[in-house]
Amino acid sequence: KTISAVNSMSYEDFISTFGNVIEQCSLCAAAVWGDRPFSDVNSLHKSFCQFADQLSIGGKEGILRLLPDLAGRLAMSGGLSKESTKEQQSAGLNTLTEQEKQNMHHLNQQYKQKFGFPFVICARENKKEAILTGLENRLKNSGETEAVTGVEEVKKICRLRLLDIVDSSSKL
Ligand SMILES: NC(=O)NC1=NC(=O)NC1=O
Repeated sequence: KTISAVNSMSYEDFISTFGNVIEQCSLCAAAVWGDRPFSDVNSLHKSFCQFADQLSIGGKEGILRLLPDLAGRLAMSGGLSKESTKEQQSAGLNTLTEQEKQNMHHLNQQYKQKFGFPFVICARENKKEAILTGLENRLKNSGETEAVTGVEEVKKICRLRLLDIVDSSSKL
């Protein structure tokens, strides 16, 4: 879509188009619609980032809780959104060995136990080795650090999902 097509969308169309650029957070899209007109995809992304940034830590944790685990039960059962399915496949998470699956599951459980929200990383920017290393390293961080770090990853996921929808060359 061109950015001018985006700018002339009703909020219903905008929400149905962008409601999952932040996983299961159609509220973000519903709020961002009010910032139109957007000059290009970067300013649209900036609005999503600003919405996420102004959330309390609790709100940031809420966004993270809506993301599915990497190589989790939902992924194994084919229950992911189409976006998450594509992203997790691109990181090679659908070709894990039994040992890697066990390891990932154990670390994900430990992470959730400690922080109360899942480990989140932009899967399209990382292969499975980097994901496992990130999970091991970030487990040592504080809850506040991880809430912020996780949202930074959500912003990266959001940008790539926006680029799948909006022509990056189109400008107002
Ligand atoms: N827990 C996660 O990080 N999940 C995900 N990251 C992505 O890039 N796609 C996901 O589903």
